[in-house]
Amino acid sequence: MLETAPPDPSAPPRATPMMEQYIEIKAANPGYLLFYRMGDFYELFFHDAEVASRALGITLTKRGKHLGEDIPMCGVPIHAAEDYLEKLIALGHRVAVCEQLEDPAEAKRRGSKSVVKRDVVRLVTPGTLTEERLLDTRQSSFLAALARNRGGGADGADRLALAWIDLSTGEFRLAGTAADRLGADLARIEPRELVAPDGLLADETLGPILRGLGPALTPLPAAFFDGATAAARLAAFFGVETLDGFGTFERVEIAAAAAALAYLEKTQIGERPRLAPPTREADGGTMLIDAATRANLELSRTLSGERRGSLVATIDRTVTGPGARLLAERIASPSTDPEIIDRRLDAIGFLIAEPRLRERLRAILSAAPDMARALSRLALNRGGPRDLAAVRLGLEAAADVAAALAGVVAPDELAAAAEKLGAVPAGLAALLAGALADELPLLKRDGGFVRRGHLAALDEARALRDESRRVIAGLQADYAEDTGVKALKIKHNNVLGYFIEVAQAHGERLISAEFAGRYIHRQTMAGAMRFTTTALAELEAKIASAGDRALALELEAFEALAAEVVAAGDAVRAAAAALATVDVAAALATLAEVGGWCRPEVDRSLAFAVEGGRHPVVEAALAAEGGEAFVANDCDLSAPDGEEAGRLWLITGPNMAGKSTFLRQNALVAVLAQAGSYVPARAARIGVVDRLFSRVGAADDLARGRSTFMVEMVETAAILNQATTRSLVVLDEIGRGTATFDGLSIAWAAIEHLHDVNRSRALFATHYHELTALATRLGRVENATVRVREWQGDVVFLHEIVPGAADRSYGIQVAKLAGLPAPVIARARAVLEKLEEGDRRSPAQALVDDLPLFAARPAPAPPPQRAGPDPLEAALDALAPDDLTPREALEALYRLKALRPRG
Ligand SMILES: Nc1ncnc2c1ncn2[C@@H]1O[C@H](COP(=O)(O)OP(=O)(O)OP(=O)(O)O)[C@@H](O)[C@H]1O
Repeated sequence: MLETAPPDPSAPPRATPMMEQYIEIKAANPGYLLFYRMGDFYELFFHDAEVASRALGITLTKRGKHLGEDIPMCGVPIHAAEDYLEKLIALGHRVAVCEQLEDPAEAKRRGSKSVVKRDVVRLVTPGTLTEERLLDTRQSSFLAALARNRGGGADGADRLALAWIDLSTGEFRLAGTAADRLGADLARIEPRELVAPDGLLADETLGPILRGLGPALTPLPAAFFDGATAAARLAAFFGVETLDGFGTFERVEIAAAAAALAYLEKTQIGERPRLAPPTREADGGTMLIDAATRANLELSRTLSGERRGSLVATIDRTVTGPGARLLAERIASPSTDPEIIDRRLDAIGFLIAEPRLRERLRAILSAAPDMARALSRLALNRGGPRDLAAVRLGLEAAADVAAALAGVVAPDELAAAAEKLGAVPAGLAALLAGALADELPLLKRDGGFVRRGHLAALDEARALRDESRRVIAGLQADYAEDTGVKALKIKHNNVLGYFIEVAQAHGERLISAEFAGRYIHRQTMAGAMRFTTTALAELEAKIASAGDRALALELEAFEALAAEVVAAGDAVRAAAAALATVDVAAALATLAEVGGWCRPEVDRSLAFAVEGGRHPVVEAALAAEGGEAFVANDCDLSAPDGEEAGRLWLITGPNMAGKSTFLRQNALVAVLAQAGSYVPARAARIGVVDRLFSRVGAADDLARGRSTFMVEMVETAAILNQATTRSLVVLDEIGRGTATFDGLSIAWAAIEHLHDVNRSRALFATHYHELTALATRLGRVENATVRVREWQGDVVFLHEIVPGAADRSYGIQVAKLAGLPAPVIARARAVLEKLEEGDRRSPAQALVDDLPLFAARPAPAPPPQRAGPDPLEAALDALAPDDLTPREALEALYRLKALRPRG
């Protein structure tokens, strides 16, 4: 964030009154660029002006002097302000929008030197955007808050919680988290902004994670996270006595939620967002996927950072923005609950079996606008006529979808959606339809959006205004006849209002005695003269007042309609969510049908059996190229009967054969299945995966000062430390980034650890053929390889995964395909031959024979030795820290100390 430095406000007061006002407001909003409203512009001054002119590429000018120095200034016209805000926010700036709070005429009435009252009405930050222009239709925009309760856990450990709010739709969620999964949770939520207590930045574990967020991080003083007042703040916001009706929350979760709310109140200044009550995510309810795994699997973005080519972009067949957001969210947080997954799969299955209904739903949905975002803007007083129209069309779509689903016996998810769609207050859509004109302006102040016939008083005012315009046309004809000047015109501008214009020669005549003061001279231009008449002036006043009255009536009507919509907010939001659910189900059904995907069987077993699996993105890319077809492959990592541990497939094979593709496709099948989608396979049975780990390919993390090998080892360490029996681990070429023997040794030990300790279902691809020997001694390790055919010294890739080990890498053949010069290839062959001779003298079998068996299994923990209950532990258990006064806490501490066993 860029600090701006206004001149010292305590300097001798030589500033103009306006500058004084500016400096005061600027000082009250440190860290924000100040958009200072002056008429039709937002002006920026001093350092802000320099920063903004550079960032926006707009001209830097000067405006008067401050303390003897020129004041640098630049301005953005209000009608284009959103574009400029978008750019500034994207560049990591934050903006304070300062408006005029009164009409300049009012200020003048107080005295000619009075300054128009102004103040900041909104702080624009990355996590608090609501404008359609500033948001990505297909992506949620979360503001998250992180809170910590020191020693708040039952075991005395710190408790962490996240709350996240999408101000643009009103969604509000909560979940507990922990230091070792905070990174994964943040990667899943992808908040556009995270507020956290500034003290956490100094924390050894949390500090680096927070700093890694860059400009998305907003450190706040500890007061925002005060646990003591948090529940009251939340209850007050939702107008309830107690939070019990919303569910059971932990203290730290409430602190996080209250902090997010407090920050919204700080930035929205007086405007009250309309939020859904917070819902708490079940512990372990989603598959944990850390940031590195998400990046490797290219779930929502490719490794190069683009959305195109990611899993989400490839499979997205939704037809609405909210549908796209829901799909992206499901892929980002796959469920671990087979019941939830089955509900989703049932809906897809039903819509595959009902193609006509599906197409009808999709046709209705494609006309449904983003109702939830329109609702939020209206609630924040930031809405326009088109937001009302969006709600109207959304509600009409809701009614149509409900009608389409009415006659059918739909599975739970669709039936529940239909019920919500039917619960929208009857008549709201009709009210909006009756009130809104067909063509709508963007801004309410432009007027003209209320339909004729909706308001009698408005129709009258408009008739008067329009009638007067007709009278003007009549006057023009009269005056032309009266003066004999055929070219006489009545025109209008903002300075003179209505006036008569004639050519100079005729003008001289109108002043003359001939017309004796009937035409009052206003202005002489080059070649033309302007006049008015008493009748014209009277008419003008009438038109202006009728126009003003019409606009005032329209604005009143707008407020009334917006209030109706906001009052029905909960039902409107529920309907919007239901439409998104239907959209996602229909989209995934379409995808499954077109792509020949199958319904996965997801249960609580340790199975992982995929028949004829494909990589959806690689398959789509091959299809787009029109070249070869994707070769489907099986994968079975299921725990053997009676064992509580998955299999580990060790895959060897030439470069370019398709190992990485195979690894990734199986991870993606797990993600898709648990997201509640059909999967690109002939059949699949998957026992829910609690955590998915993938290390595929290597990338430097120069920003954090880590080499390729270091990154690889950090990520491998995370996997070996965290993977459980329920996890799925996908490792590609571990150890590649270092000397051969070091790499081989690390890979060897990692496989043993995965097999014996983590016992996860795992796929391990490697070029170290020596590792295949492990299958002979580790019971659940199986070797697989990718078939190739050799043909006249070249390799032909068959992309087929078969049992067994590869005998060689074909690296040199691939290098030849890549176009390495022929002499280099020939030389490489010679070197390889020599090396292979050496290899035969120290075969991998030696490793198998010489190393002790099962070195990775940890020594069993010593049995607990205990004689009777421990009084210290009992006393600790009996303590409820939250219920103690400080004095009682101190006394408890003395008691505990006295209980300490002495020896
Ligand atoms: N099952 C498949 N069917 C058809 N084409 C495939 C298949 N798998 C991979 N390919 C093609 O082969 C290319 C290389 O695949 P991949 O990157 O998975 O190879 P690899 O064995 O991991 O290679 P390396 O060891 O060099 O990393 C892919 O880009 C894709 O075009």
